[in-house]
Amino acid sequence: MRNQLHLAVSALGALSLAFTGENPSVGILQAFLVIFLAIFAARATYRLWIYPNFVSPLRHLPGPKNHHFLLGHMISQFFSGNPNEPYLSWVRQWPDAEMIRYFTFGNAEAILVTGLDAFRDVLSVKPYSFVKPELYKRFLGPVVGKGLVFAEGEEHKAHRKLMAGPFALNKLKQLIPVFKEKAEHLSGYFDRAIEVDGGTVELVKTYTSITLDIIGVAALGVDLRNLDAPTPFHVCYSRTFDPPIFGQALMAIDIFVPIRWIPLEENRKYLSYSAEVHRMTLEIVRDRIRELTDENGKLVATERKDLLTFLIQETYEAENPWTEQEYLGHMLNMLAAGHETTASALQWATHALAKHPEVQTRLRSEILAMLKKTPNPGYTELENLRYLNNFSREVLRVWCPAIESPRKAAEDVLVNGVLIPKGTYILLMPSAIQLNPRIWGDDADQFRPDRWDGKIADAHAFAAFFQGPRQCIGRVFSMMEFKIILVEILSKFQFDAVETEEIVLVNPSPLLRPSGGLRAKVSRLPS
Ligand code: HEM
Repeated sequence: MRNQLHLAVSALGALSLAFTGENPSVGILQAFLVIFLAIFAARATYRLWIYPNFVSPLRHLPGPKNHHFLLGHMISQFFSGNPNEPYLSWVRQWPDAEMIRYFTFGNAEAILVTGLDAFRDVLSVKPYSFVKPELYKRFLGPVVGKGLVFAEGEEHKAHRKLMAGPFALNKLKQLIPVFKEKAEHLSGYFDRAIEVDGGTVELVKTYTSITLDIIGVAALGVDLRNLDAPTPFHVCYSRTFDPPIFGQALMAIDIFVPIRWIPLEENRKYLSYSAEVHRMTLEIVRDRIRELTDENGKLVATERKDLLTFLIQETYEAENPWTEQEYLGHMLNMLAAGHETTASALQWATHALAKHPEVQTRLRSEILAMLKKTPNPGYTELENLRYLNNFSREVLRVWCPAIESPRKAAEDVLVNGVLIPKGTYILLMPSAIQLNPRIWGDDADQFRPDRWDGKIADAHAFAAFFQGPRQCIGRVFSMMEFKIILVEILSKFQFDAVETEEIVLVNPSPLLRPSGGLRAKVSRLPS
């Protein structure tokens, strides 16, 4: 300790000598420092002021100016209380814009896509000129898995082609009995809630549990049965996705600065819960490969009908079996992308039914009329329910589950005629399209299922699942699941509103989620 102090004092002494000019190295050191500071100041001035205001090809785009010189507009986002804000306010402020320029972390320029032409360019015309940003992969990758969600370029194309098999309509139709059985299970749960609690049901927990149960059977072929009592799988899963408030703060910081290595109790829990989800899913993958193949690595016959089985069959039949880690990545994708999203849609759908009794009555009449003719409806009968189709799309338009998906320009690329420099951060938000008055009219904010009877301007105007080669591969799966559940519960139950306070949303959040849950009162319809 004494030696270290001595060293520190000597070093300080040498430094002070250098500054007082009594040491010959003073000139060099001073010159070095001055040059270093000058370069730093020049670079900072160029980056923070000259480039964005006088050089950037994006400088002519409209957008807010009131940003922090280092954090950009992140502060307004974190304190807005709504994960769609301040972006939706900007959409209203610049209604004619195709793209809005704002600033993000490090005062880097970012683009919010707000018009259909720009949205089409990014998603459908030049999808592979954009990649998912590294920080987004680092933040979500450990939980969501690589799979399709984080594959890029040629690898994405090849995997998407193989995944098309398991998600083909003829395969998905085989999952209808699973959806129906779980929908009936949900009815049983509502009946018990009526008996025990007078029918007040917390929708977030209920739908998250039932959709996790469905994806468990439909994707992994394993019945988790979380609705009755949370299983270890559910506990680990929800603790990684939905941590307590301190964990949420760490999650938000970790997007920009890696902090999971810091030895904090909350970090330790996050890492161990997500490792446990990986371990349990990998075990299922290993068992399934063993079950489906013989000692020569050839497929054997099976009665199983789930996405993992379909995927293993597809890849083996194409003589291109994947590694365990690749199957694992895709199954983690299914779990993450495939249950909270549909759960969110069901929560807001039930909320809409409770808040709009006239919509509920009309939808129920359509469903009961169909059930009278076809008590056990299949895919076609469900697709032919016109009002149910309108209702489903309107729920996903107004309360879109996915808040945002970022992209980074992988090269210099033209979007709607504007040069987007390589490396620019692009924010794709379904709500910036779906709640945009220029696209949907002055009543864009209103919930009005009948609007879907009119002509919709452009397929890209419905942005809940995106469009193009990276659009949601689970779209048909989730819509089937959503409709089967609604047909089941609307034919048996009445939903009434109990929420009187304004709903507070979790912010920031990858999904549209009410903070503190969302309740409705459920009662049995007279038979
Ligand atoms: C209401 C329910 C759902 C919504 C709103 C939704 C929304 C989306 C959106 C917006 C994307 C594009 C993300 C991007 O490109 O950055 C996406 C991709 C994806 N979704 Fe969904 N999703 C839903 C349900 C599902 C289900 C049920 C599954 C699986 C069973 C699923 C699996 C996936 C996968 C694997 C991708 C990545 C596709 C690719 O990059 O090629 N999703 N989803």
